[in-house]
Amino acid sequence: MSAEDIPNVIVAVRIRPLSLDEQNHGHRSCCHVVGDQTVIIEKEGIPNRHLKSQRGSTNEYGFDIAFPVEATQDEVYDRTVKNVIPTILDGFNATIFAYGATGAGKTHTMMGKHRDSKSYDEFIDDEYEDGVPDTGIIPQSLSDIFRLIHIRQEEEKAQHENEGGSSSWTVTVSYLEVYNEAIRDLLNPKSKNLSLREDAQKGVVHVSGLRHVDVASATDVLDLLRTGNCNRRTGATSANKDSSRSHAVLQVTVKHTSTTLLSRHSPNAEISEGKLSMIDLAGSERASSTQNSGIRLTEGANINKSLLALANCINALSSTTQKVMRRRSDSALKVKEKRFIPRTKYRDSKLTHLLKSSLEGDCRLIMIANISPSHTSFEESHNTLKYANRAKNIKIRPKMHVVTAEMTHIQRAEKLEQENANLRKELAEVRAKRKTIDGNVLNSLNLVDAKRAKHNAGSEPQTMHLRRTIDRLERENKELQDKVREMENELGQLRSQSARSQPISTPNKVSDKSPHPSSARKRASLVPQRHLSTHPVVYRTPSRQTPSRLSLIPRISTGSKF
Ligand SMILES: Nc1ncnc2c1ncn2[C@@H]1O[C@H](COP(=O)(O)OP(=O)(O)OP(=O)(O)O)[C@@H](O)[C@H]1O
Repeated sequence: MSAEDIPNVIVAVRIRPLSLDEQNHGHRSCCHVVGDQTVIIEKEGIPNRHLKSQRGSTNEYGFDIAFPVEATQDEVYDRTVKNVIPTILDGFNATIFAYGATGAGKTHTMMGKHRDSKSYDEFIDDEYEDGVPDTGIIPQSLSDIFRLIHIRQEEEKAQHENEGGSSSWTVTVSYLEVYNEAIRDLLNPKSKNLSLREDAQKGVVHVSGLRHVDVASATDVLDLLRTGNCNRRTGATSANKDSSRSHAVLQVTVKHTSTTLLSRHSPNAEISEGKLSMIDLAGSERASSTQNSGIRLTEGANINKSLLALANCINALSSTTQKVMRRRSDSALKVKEKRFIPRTKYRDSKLTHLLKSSLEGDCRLIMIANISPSHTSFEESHNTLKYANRAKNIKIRPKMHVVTAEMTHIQRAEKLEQENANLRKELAEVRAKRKTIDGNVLNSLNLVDAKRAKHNAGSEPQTMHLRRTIDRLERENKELQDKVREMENELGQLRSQSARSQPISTPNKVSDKSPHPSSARKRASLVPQRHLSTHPVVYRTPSRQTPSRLSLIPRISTGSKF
């Protein structure tokens, strides 16, 4: 799913099951889900009473998603938060908060059943022990963030090998609580009441002095969360024995720095920063129904105050979107008529001031409104539904937080140094590999030599046979040459005899001069036409058509070697 397909605001409602205790005390269920988007809440009237507040009623509300009592933790995570996680890695912000009355199931939805004492491994173990997945939104989101970072790292590694450049991911975590209108760092319990600072230019609110811890895995974050939860204010109230008395805000910031070498001289760095804020709100409560007193009553008043401020902000933000634009038909002028828009008063409480940048617009918003089905909690559940119904109107346009910066000279020098170091390392590795290959090649060559020697040894008899043939032919050649010389002598004698006795008449012109030195080579090829001692012998150069016998003798140089 691409970032554009993911809704900017998701308002979901989850109804928790009736607890055993509630069932034992005869509580009846007053709300249920129809389809997967509608919640129906019914109020039983008091018989024979005529006041409006005493009459029965049925109300129907529609939401983006409505989870019935049977919905599992996995289902809730998959349909609300799962698709938003990749957008955090792309540089978008998102805020998830669980809203609802005390004991409605907010902490269960955000953390799961094992909220404080368990490490991440124990979470996973328990999941399989019980056979029912019970991991809440926070652990599942963290696990997905690190899983996706790992996948992207692998993809980038392959890309950088081909195209150059580099990238890095850093994840930091902060965890705070807003208790009695004071901000406390849950990762640094010694910290005093921290103050909020607003950067008017960037439009962001940050907590000064808040600790941000670098983390490398989901386990790291959950271990921090466990430590933080031990410092969080919880207490037993008449509505919930393990009631969160503060709003807890866990923020996970994912920073991605990627350097691309667009050209050799202008490497660019792109930094994206996405933030996921996960908020487990303290539960609203009616003082009359909780019968709290003393410190619990003060806590409750502060919780209600901040939740009221949050309700007002949501009201104001949803009203802003109901701007009415009308055009008077009788006038050429366009007249805009606006409805009354309440001002968003973020500063009314620490909680809303802190959430300003999340609520104001450039951040996706997921609100999970938790309700109890018990008829005794009808008022709280109905208020929660009305609250969530209003939040549906909030319009948000999320913005990607990416900074593209041409690198400074120092950054470039550092970058190049780093790359050179990597290249040097690679070179050393290649050299080492080459050494091994050279060694192997040498071994192979020796092997080939050995094979050749073996092969030659096998062909020795053949060589010997050839040598013998050559010797024989050389001998024959020498004998023939001797014979030729002998015959030449004989010829010379015959010539001188015939010169003395009679003239010679021949059809061919025969030179009576001694042979020219250049014809000495031809001598060997002079063939006697006839060899009769009684008749004069005529010698002539053999014609091409009649090859001489001598020319058939193979000419083999004695110096030839095999
Ligand atoms: N969906 C659910 N399935 C099973 N049990 C649930 C579910 N939701 C809540 N519970 C149980 O109901 C009890 C109250 O839930 P939880 O503590 O999460 O409420 P809360 O809204 O966080 O309350 P508070 O605001 O007081 O902290 C817990 O024991 C919890 O395990």
